[in-house]
Amino acid sequence: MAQSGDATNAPSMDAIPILKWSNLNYDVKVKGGTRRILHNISGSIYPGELVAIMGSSGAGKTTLLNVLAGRVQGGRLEGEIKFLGATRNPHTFKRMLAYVEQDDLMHSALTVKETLLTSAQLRLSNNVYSPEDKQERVSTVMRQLRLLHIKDSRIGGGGKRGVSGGERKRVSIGAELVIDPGILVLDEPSSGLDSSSAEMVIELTKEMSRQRNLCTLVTIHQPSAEMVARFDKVILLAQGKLVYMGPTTQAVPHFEKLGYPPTHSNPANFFIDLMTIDFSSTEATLKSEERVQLLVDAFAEFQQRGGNLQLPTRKSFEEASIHSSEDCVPAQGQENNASSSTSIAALNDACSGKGSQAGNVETNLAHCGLNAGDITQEEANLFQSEPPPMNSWVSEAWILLKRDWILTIRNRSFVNGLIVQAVVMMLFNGFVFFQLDNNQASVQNRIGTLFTLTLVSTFPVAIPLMTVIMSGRDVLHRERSGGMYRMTTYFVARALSFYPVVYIPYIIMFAGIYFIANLQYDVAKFFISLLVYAVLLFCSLGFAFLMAMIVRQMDVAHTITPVCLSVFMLFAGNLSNANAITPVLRWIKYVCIFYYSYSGLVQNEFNGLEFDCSTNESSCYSSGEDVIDAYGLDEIPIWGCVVINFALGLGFYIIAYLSLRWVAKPRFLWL
Ligand SMILES: Nc1ncnc2c1ncn2[C@@H]1O[C@H](COP(=O)(O)OP(=O)(O)OP(=O)(O)O)[C@@H](O)[C@H]1O
Repeated sequence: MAQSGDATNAPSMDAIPILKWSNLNYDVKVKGGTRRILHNISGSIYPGELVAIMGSSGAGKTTLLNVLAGRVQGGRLEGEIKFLGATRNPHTFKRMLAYVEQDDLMHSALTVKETLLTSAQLRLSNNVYSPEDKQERVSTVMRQLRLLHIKDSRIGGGGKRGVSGGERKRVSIGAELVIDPGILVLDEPSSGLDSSSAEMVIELTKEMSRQRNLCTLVTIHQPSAEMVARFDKVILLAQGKLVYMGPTTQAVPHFEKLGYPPTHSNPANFFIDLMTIDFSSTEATLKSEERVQLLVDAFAEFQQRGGNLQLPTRKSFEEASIHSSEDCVPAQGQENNASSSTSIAALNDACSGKGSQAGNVETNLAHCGLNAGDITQEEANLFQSEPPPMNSWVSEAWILLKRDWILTIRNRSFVNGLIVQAVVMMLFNGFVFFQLDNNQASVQNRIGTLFTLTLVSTFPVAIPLMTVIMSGRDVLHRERSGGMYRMTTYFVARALSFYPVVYIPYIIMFAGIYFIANLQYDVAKFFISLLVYAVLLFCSLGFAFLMAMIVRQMDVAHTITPVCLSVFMLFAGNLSNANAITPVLRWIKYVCIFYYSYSGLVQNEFNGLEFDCSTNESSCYSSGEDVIDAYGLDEIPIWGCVVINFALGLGFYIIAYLSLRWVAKPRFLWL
């Protein structure tokens, strides 16, 4: 097997790194000034390499990874990053990059296969891959990541049983690998895993890198000696400064030459000891800071001189991949070729919108009109054009709708909660206001029925719905950062997936109350009430989306939402006379969904009703119109209530969407 650290393997002239970064500096604002998190970091990574970023806690590993992945937010970033020798286009780069976050953010209710298939369906172009190709791709990834035996298991998490931690991590990796990326980035893939699961993840990652000619960057805290041996290169960071970058096998000799012989059998422990600042005493701190600075200066000088730590060529990796693992590496020119061709197909998609049958980086660059090692600015500009969306709007929305529908119906507590609420409220309301007749007491009871109907269709609908939407935001953020789909398709699919589970039980509840309470038995009146009520449900869903999108924290949303709904309740026209509200606050009723629904329902019910005034009561409503007038609910006709409420509901959705699209949009710094 060719040694990745073989000093005789000088890079060939045509070898261009997949990613090359120079003089990266990253500053963040802190109290009283700025703090430099990354100091003048340079390096490069080639296809097929597995590279670990190591350092003690707070060394800047995740920050460097995020900078290279184009996922850093806030602060100031300087330096240069080249992707295949050209300036990166964020849209194209996103398609080539697979980013596996430290927390495995996936939908817990989906199975392993569903998770991978949805990723493939959304992220692979229908023009290039047939549905069978996508299925095949998913099966291949599951086989390679040893996931076939759990393909129908739910992911689980958040208190629900599911696959193990190591399996979850492998699913996260698989969901990214189905697109055949050019670069795989993993943040602390071993964190939270036992040593054998962690080793398996790293081992499989190495296999994948070799098989797919993938360049893989991993941050890792303190790996075992076996794990360290699997990395082709290491990037060692101390206090945001580069202490070493080069072949793993040459790291220990490098430090030995500087006068630091190894003190541990595990090189990772040795590196961490060298790079950690000892805060136990002032003297120890100064001494360790001095040591780190010396290592940093030595490596900077070494880099300036050109260094004699030779990076391995791509050829050496191809050789290594043939010899490294007989059972997982396919015959040269077969799967290896196929996987690189598909991996580069994504690049070609980005360049030309077509798939490629090419088998290596050079050929695929040529497909994009680029020549390896000889990229002019004009050629590099090919990467600047924004690639077309992977699939049509309708196809994307349909995939998301299917996924969201599965998520919704598998959320048993949510669905059952809505059904139980609807049934209980129907029985209580119906029988408290049972078979109303036309006496004076029925006036109050009819008013009570309609007002309660308004309340029970907003509070218990909007609050759980908002919780469900918010609990999926982490996954949304991850998928959005990876450019998996448009925000419009996400929004429409998410909303549509909720309608049946809200509308079916609540329309049944409405009809039940209507007939049990003996509201006006008139077909036209029933359907008009139903229309007013259906629009109210539309508004409740819209309000839930609004709160879920504009409020960042779940607990804040749980405080604000009931308060807003309670204010709406005050202005509905039941607890206060709609015409007698203080003029300064009267406008609130015009943005109050309760007011229009309640007013519409009351007008529809009371119009045409006659009441019995024979009981000698001091005040008597002889007709329904008197009641409407007394409550001040005749200002806007029923059709007006329906139209205005529909417009308000639509407004909620639009503001929620705009908030999602622009306000909650992650703003990554880009080089
Ligand atoms: N946006 C930011 N604002 C303020 N400080 C930041 C910011 N981003 C990173 N830092 C600081 O930069 C340092 C490096 O952070 P980073 O997360 O990259 O470290 P790390 O090496 O990955 O650590 P760990 O292994 O503990 O995850 C830390 O001290 C962190 O607090």
